[in-house]
Amino acid sequence: MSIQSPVEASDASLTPAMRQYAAAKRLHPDALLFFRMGDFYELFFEDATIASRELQIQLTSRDRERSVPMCGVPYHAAEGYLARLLRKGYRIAICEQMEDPKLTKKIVRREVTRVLTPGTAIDSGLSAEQNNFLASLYLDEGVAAIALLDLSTGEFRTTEFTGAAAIEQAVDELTKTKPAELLYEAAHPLFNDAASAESLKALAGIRTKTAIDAYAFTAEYAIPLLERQLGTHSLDGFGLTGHGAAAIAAGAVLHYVRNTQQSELGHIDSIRFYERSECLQLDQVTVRNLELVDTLFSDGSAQATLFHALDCCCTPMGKRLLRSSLLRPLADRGEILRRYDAVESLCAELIIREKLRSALDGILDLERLLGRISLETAKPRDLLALAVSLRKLPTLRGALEGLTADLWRSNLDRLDALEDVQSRVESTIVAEPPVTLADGGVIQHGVHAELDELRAISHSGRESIAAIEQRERTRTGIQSLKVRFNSVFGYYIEITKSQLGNVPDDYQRKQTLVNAERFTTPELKDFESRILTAHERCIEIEKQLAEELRQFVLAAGGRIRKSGAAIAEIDLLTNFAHLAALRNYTRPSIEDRCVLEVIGGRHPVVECMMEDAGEGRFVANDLYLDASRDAGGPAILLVTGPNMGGKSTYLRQAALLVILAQLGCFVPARSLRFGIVDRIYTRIGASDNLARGRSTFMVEMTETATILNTATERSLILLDEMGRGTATFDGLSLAWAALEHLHAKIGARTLFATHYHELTLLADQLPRLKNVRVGVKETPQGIVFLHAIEAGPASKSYGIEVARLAGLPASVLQRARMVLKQHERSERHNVAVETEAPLQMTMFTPLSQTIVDRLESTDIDTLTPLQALNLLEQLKAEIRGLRDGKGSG
Ligand SMILES: Nc1ncnc2c1ncn2[C@@H]1O[C@H](COP(=O)(O)OP(=O)(O)OP(=O)(O)O)[C@@H](O)[C@H]1O
Repeated sequence: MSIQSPVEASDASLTPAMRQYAAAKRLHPDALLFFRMGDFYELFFEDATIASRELQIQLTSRDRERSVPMCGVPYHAAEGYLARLLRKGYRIAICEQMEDPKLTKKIVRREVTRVLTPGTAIDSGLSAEQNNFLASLYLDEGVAAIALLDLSTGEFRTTEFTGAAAIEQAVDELTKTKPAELLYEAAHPLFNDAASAESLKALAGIRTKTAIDAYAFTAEYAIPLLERQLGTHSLDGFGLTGHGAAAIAAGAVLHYVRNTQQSELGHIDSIRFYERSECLQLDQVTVRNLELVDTLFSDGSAQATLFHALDCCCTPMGKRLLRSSLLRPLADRGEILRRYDAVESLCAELIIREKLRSALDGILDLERLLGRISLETAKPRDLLALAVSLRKLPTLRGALEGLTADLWRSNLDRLDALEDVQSRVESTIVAEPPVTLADGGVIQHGVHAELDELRAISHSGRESIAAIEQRERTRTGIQSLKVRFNSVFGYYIEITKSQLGNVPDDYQRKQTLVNAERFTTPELKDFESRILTAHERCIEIEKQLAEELRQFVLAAGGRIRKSGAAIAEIDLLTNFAHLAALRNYTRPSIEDRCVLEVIGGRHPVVECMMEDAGEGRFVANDLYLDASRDAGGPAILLVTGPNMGGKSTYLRQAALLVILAQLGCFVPARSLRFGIVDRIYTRIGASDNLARGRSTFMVEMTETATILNTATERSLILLDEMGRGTATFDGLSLAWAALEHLHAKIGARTLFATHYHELTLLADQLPRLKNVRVGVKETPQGIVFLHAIEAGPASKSYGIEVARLAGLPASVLQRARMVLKQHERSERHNVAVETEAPLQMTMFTPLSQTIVDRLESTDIDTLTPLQALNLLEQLKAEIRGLRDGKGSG
């Protein structure tokens, strides 16, 4: 028999509960419906199949005959299950019982009270290190705006982009931030436009995308909504003057949150408009390539990220700030210097540093606790956790008082110890509260007189029972008489069958069992109603007191958030000082010139990993680049050397050192001198982008195009093995031309690693390009990688040697050596022939092979004399072209 979903079935054929289910499901067809039935949330039909698969819970059936698939989770344990479904990208509608089943004779009323979506998750299972952003993308002619809200912490920001690349930049910013959910207006022409389709493709990486109504993305609707939420008449105070698109994007986010949460959003009382140029710009490709927060390969361990190497933060707020700062390092010299001053002063103060770290340790996530309290999902234990964390703030303030640097002072000013909130919570809630308010016993004795009295009645009830039991035994002479309670029959007197003859007349029969009878008396009934009423009233008063406490805490929400932000920054700076002291990091110095000078630099992640694995010491290296217009120093370093020699490590290390320095952190180097970098570009290896429908080479060229078109002299560019994704000579030519362009037109600090040794000849022509190589030592046992950077080009590539180390079969290696010798011989021959020719000829000499190929493929027997002459003419023209340096290949 086919199972008809209640949504399609006629209402008449359904049970009343299923009718309610169908009505709720109709309103939320795209969500898994968690339907509250007593102590369980039940799921039915398709929802049940999905939930049982995703949560690995038993699938049963509600109605054997119609076999309606069903599964359920206990309501008190639902949070974990909900969180798992949200992480998998599902939307969930929670349908609650709106009445107490005990108080109604009819079926209880049920309503969907909350819709949970990946972007609006606030559960305690969220990663403490990471924001959970709900994002929106608003497009209009020539402008693209995005807004990001972390509902769990209240962090809310927005930005907009204009110009031809607006959509691309907005998409890049979005993908970099990795929102849990993206809101957009599906019907908007720009979302369906062929021209923008390519730019929007990258959004494929965001798993949950939700289309919302067009009106939510209009200025008339979204802006007043935002103003109301923020409690202002104008958005100017939030930096939104003249940024209407950003305000609309933010309003649309609010619209969605209000519709799904149906609770106050008191903790969202501020928004920040930011510009990308405020910080060191790192596009999504660079964030990925440099493994700042995620590893490049899905099987890679998290230890390989810069975040992991740097994170010794003590609080979740500090960890989140570190992580988000890594994606947006500073670009303002003054701000960076203030951080250096703070780090330096604490670095020298071991005792204060340890005091700070121990005060920070154990401070829970104030931002998220506040979020839960505001959204009414906080449990009594959350409130207590807040208070316990606040208890540490006076110590934290005390430790800060010994520090004089600017940032420490300003954070001390921002850090409200919130003693009033802490003492009110601690004097209201018991030390070990039960899980929910409904269990009772959450509020302390002495808070509310009536509550204390009622509790005394409940308590004395137990003593009264014993007294009644004793008195009735004496009165009736039945020694086995018992006074008992159960939830169905309430209080009763139980008398065994053998003693029934002695039951007094005023006993009223209640229930008959096999061996006994149960009775009640007017006195017992009265007693029962007093006790039960007292209990219910207790819960009612406790709920009211808890709500008052909640309102009190929310009224201090702004102060709590401010303290939370101060704690995050204190934790971040303390972490930097800790790293500096622990790992011997040094204070960089900032210059106006576009210089990057590293002496004795180490790779912060590789160094840590080598230490952890006990794999010896990282070899420190120097680097010198000066891209200032008047500089004689090199702007471009061309790095050659064998595979495994350490070229990529050297390149990445340069970028990571700059990122650390612009975070305000000290760096793993004997010294670092640098001019502020506006943007880091990377073109590293082959990023697998087949999912986005582009070949490896296409991706490489697109990324290179972005660099060549948008880099400035203040940028830092890393190009690792550019051109290797295509035929050797195409790749070589492209790399050659790109280097010339970088040298002549951009002049940015550039590191270019390559296996094309031909490129090293460029150093003779381009005065600001310098060759360096990674050193190797040849020993009778094979090559040894020195990992040290030396001046000059590499003379050999050692590819076959590295292949030997990798364990290629000996026969293959032997054959490869023979082939290599032949090639080298013919190369030498060519070079000998061409020694008098211009430089380019040496590079393109092997292109003469194309002429040989054409001759070989020509069938002379079928050629007419005229065709033969034409062929000769074409070949000569080709050779002339090569000599003029244009090249045909
Ligand atoms: N300075 C260093 N000190 C110690 N070990 C290093 C150093 N630089 C690199 N290594 C180690 O050498 C290995 C190879 O480094 P890397 O990947 O940078 O080489 P590569 O020259 O880019 O190789 P390929 O050309 O094959 O990509 C890495 O495992 C790294 O840990």
